[in-house]
Amino acid sequence: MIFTLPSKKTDSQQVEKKAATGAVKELLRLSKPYTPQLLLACLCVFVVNAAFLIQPLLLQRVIDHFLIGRSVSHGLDSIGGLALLYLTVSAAGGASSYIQALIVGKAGQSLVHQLRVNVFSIIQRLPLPYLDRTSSGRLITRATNDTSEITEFYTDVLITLVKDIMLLIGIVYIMLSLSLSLTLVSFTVIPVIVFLVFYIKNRIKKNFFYMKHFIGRINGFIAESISGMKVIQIFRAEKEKEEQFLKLNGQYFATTLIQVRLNSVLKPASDMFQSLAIAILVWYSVGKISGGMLQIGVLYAFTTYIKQFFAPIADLADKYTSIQSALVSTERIFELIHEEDSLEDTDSGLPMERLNGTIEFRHVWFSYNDTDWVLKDVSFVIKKGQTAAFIGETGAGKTTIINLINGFYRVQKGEILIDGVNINDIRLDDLRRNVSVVLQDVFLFSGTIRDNITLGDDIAEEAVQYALQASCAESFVKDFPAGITEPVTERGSTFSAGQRQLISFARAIAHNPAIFVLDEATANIDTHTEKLIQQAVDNIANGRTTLIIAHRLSTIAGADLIIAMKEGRIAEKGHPRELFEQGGYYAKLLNESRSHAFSS
Ligand SMILES: Nc1ncnc2c1ncn2[C@@H]1O[C@H](COP(=O)(O)OP(=O)(O)OP(=O)(O)O)[C@@H](O)[C@H]1O
Repeated sequence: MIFTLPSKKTDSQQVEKKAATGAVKELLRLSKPYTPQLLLACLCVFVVNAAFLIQPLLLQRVIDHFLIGRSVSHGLDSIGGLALLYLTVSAAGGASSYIQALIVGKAGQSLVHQLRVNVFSIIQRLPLPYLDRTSSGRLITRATNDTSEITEFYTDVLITLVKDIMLLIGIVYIMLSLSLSLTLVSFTVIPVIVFLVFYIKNRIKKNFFYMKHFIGRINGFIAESISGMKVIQIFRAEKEKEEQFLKLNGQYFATTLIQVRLNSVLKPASDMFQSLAIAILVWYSVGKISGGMLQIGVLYAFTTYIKQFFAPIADLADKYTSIQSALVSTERIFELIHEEDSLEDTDSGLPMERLNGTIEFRHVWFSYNDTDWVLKDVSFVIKKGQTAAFIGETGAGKTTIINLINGFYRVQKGEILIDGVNINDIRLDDLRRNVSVVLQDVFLFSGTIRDNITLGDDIAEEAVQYALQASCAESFVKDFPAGITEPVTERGSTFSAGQRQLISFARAIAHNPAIFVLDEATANIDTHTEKLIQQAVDNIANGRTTLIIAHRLSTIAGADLIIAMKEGRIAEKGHPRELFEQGGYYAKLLNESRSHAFSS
């Protein structure tokens, strides 16, 4: 028996097909709650199409019976009656079209509104390991671009699809019932029109993707240049950046020119083939009309139907590519939604309203990528209310320890206990409420200073005021014209580094944590601010377990415990005095900083 391995292409085609089927199912599942609206919209579409198709038939009757046949009759089957019918049919078509657009637009927007909320809620609960390997740009695209593609699918594509297919079937049906031979003659050219329109529209859409790609890169380039403008100007890199921009803009320009060319050729080319079809039809019909085998009105109706054929074909070609985009977007969004299983579940676990704050690491081994150990057999105990300082070279694993205490990652070996309970068993919401971290890179949101302190939590005004006092931020906040309601711009760029840090201290104090963590900034801060920060740390540390990743040894003068890290292991730990007497890493660091202070 001979076994053959499936080719790579077949495999990937199967995967793609499976994904597309999955996406179609998801799209249909999403629209299920809106089934009544969609059915009503289909009914409206039916009326619109019927009105569209009946109109040439009414004119054909006027031409053949009343203008050429010179019949005289009264009632509905008369010129006046048919004119009235024409008007009524067109009014019914117009009204149905309005109702259909309203129903579909509303249902589509509601559906996508909900979808966008779901996507954002998922983004907020994505675990850090997922965020580590996913660019923020991709996630933004999920919440904005991809949801817009799906909106288009529901508000435009789906209904147009139903409408156009119904219309095309109707046109062919009426053509066949009017004259088989004329239908066959018309269909000598119509396939060429169909092919041409699909081909050009497909190229337009593909080129549109390139345009979107380049405009995205241009936006990214401008955004990066604006945030890095200081560096550009300091290093006089303006010329280099301008050249890079010119290149990008040139690529975008080339794609826009292709778009202009394709759009310009579409209408004249299809018009030409339409005219050709009509010319062939007229040429074929002349002999038949003079022989009495064909009525002029029928020829008129045929020429109208040939013209009507073009619009739905162009629409379908358009929508064909839109459907592909909607499927891709659905697939991407559902990939994210299916992350549900790995999303952070902040609600389950052992409820622990208020922690005491005793932290124990027992033989902890941790790796971000499951291969390179970042923490190796780390063990320590920090008792409730103690202040512990982590020191060590860059990359030694200090911040990683904090990431673990926050429950951002899970350890591979060993265990972390808080108040004697394994951290994995504690309700994540309770853990995070009890641990406040002031990061090295302070993040302020746009809003006011108060918004940045409370972060939307229900915190009493006295607690906010106390936080301002204890964080030593009160004096500079008072000096702002609007005080605590002073606006904060994006990332707090109008505040100094020290001010940003003190506001983030106030945020930590206002949330009254049992465990306070400070990843100390390395940037130089003037001695006055340094004193303020030192005072703020002392205020916060009072009665709380405090962990400080220290770069300035002055900050940790009063620590109860110092843990020195080296290449993921604990090099030494103990009381500062003990460690100084031992003459190890801490003592060396302290001596170096003292001699540096003397020499400068
Ligand atoms: N999210 C991450 N994914 C993969 N590796 C990471 C991640 N964060 C940190 N690392 C790696 O883990 C190691 C320890 O980093 P960590 O940030 O804990 O060091 P650190 O002691 O706090 O350094 P620094 O003093 O410079 O802040 C480094 O080798 C770093 O490259």
